[in-house]
Amino acid sequence: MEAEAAVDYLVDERSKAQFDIDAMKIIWAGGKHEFEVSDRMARLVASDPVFRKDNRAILDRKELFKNTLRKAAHAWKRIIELRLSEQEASKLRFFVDEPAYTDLHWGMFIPVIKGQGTEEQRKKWLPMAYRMQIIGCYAQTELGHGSNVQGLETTATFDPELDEFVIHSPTLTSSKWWPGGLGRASTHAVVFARLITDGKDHGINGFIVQLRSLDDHLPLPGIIIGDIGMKFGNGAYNTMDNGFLRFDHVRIPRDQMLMRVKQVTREGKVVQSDVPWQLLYGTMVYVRQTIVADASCALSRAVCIATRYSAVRRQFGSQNGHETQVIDYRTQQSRLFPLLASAYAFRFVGEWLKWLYMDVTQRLQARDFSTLPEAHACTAGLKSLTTSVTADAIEECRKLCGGHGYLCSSGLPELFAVYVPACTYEGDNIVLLLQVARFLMKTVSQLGSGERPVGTTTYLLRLEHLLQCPCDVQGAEDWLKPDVVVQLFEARSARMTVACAKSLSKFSKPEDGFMDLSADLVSVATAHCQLIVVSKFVEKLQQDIPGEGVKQQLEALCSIYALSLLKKHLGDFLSTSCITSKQASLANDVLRSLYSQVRPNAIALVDAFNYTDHFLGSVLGRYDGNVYPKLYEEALKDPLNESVVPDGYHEYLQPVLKQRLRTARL
Ligand SMILES: CC/C=C\C/C=C\C/C=C\C/C=C\CC/C=C/C(=O)SCCNC(=O)CCNC(=O)[C@H](O)C(C)(C)COP(=O)(O)OP(=O)(O)OC[C@H]1O[C@@H](n2cnc3c(N)ncnc32)[C@H](O)[C@@H]1OP(=O)(O)O
Ligand SMILES: Cc1cc2nc3c(=O)[nH]c(=O)nc-3n(C[C@H](O)[C@H](O)[C@H](O)COP(=O)(O)OP(=O)(O)OC[C@H]3O[C@@H](n4cnc5c(N)ncnc54)[C@H](O)[C@@H]3O)c2cc1C
Repeated sequence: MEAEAAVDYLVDERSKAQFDIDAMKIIWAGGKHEFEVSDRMARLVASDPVFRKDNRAILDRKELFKNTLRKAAHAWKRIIELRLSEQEASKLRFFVDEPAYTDLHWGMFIPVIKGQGTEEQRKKWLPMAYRMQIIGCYAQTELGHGSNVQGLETTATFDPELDEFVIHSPTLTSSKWWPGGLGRASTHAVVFARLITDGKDHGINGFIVQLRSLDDHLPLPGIIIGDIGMKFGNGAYNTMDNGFLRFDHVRIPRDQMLMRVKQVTREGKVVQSDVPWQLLYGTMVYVRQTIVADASCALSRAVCIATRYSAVRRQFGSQNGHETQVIDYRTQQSRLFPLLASAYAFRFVGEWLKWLYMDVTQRLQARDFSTLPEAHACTAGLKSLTTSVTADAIEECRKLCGGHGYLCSSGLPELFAVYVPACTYEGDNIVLLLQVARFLMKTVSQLGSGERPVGTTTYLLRLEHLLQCPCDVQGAEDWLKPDVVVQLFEARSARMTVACAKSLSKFSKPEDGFMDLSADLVSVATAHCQLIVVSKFVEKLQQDIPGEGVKQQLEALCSIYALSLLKKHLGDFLSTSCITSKQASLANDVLRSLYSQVRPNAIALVDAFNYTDHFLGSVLGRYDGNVYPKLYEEALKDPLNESVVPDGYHEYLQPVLKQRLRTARL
């Protein structure tokens, strides 16, 4: 093919933007400093050939994994050489964009020791972990139990004679199964097991266990360990060594039990400290919070690809002598722009959740445990909502890109395959929504006893009003009023919550009610979580938003987010009599006009994510929009195109063809 001059096919689109894109980049990044770090790390990774990733779909499992080890080692070398801060290092790993054992080492092993270890344990283990002299993972899930943490079967039995715990896998189903980094890389794990002293079962606790020799990486005696096998999609999450692990009476010193929540004395006495036992689940709360922030990254990445491609792609019709850009079809806009709005919405709710997590952590340190249930409900619910929407949205973006979206070079199939397990790990999304519903039912049931709801459930204080207030929309423009929209989402959530609570009260045993009504409870929890996202978007807009036109764009996106939810869940809003069908129809008209408002800004709104072409990893989402020649180039790189006549022709094609010739001659 002839080399083409570099042309930016999206220049026209960019010239239409009606806002200060540099200011929007800073809002998206969460501040000037965050933007600068993120931008610098993204470029550092993009310019380093070791971090190339365009060949992942065609590498076999062993090559793929070895390549991941190589990248992780190189990333670590760069982190040391450049003396990167923790924030910079974490951004660098993010832009390397390849699931690896390091995610679990930094994302779970270190946090679980920080959160559940004593001061002494932190002093002993964290320096080694920070220097990567040991590599750790988080070994909780077993073959037989994941969601039901209290059902785990691995045992840690105290032997007072030797002052040791004996870690054992008594059944096949007690085998640890899934932990990332366990299969091949980890030298250590925090293993969750049943604490048993003097024949008594004291429930689940974490234990630091060495798995492999620090000299030759061989499993230590009594440890049976391996990888659980290929997972969904080529490349994708197969760079991760999710593992299995069995223990045959493995002994560890007593001081390797993480003892912040429970302690075992030299005599074998179990002492419960005065912190709530639920802190044993604290690492999951932490990771769920990071997963919400990550959802906006995965979603914005898919949306960036689909938006740029939709502006480049033309089909049918006529627009100034050209066919129509597919982004100008109303159907394309009504599928794409709510996803663009969701990316921004999840960004802001992720920022808020990070604040909430820091707040609860500080309170816990000051022995104030009052906000822990709220933190659990918010992290569980928002993790569930944002990952489910993002996984579906990545698939929708693939469809928005037509046939080419199905090519690996679009970046979308791999993004989907890597992302979709987020709906399961760190808590199955349905199981987590049921936790939110349980929290809501408890909150409502306590209203009568004078308990005042706090934080995200404060709106339930206005229950009487919310149960009967009419929606304040007379004309289309009323749908653009944030207080009208927030009150509507509050009313819907409150009415669904109360209806469910009433149905539950008819059961003599609450657990029977929870079983029978679980599908409705999930809808209640979803409504509550959507209210949180809408309110946090509205609150963000009440802050000072610098930059010409930036606030207006965000206001349009906020309205699109809320009104497209209203459209999707119209059944909820109508059946609870929160709105009339006339008001619903006005909301639909407003949505159409908002799409027109966003249309000229769409490319700039995705440029504001500031993704490099390396990170996007998509021919369709290229910054310059030069899609077709690059698609062609990518196709030529496929191993099938290495020879003109395919391998296997002589054995399998030629005989068939020859036979057909003979048959034709007959
Ligand atoms: C490629 C990846 C890219 C990026 C990711 C980015 C960053 C993330 C970094 C790393 C992640 C990378 C890869 C993912 C690795 C995945 C790891 C894992 O999956 S680890 C395993 C996670 N497992 C789970 O999440 C299990 C889910 N189950 C549970 O959490 C609990 O068992 C469940 C809450 C469902 C039920 O618990 P149960 O023991 O039955 O208790 P019960 O329901 O009776 O509740 C008792 C009481 O406690 C309250 N509660 C429950 N959980 C918590 C909590 N976490 N905190 C506080 N309180 C809690 C519950 O509400 C109840 O309260 P009340 O009695 O009602 O007051
Ligand atoms: C890619 C990946 C990485 C992982 N990494 C780790 C790791 O590093 N460390 C680790 O310890 N674990 C890890 N896990 C395990 C993960 O945390 C569990 O798979 C997850 O918590 C779900 O548990 P489960 O597999 O037991 O699902 P199950 O609970 O068996 O779910 C099966 C079905 O049952 C439904 N269900 C279950 N309970 C209920 C209920 N009470 N009410 C209604 N429906 C219910 C669920 O909704 C689901 O549809 C990983 C998993 C994946 C996929």
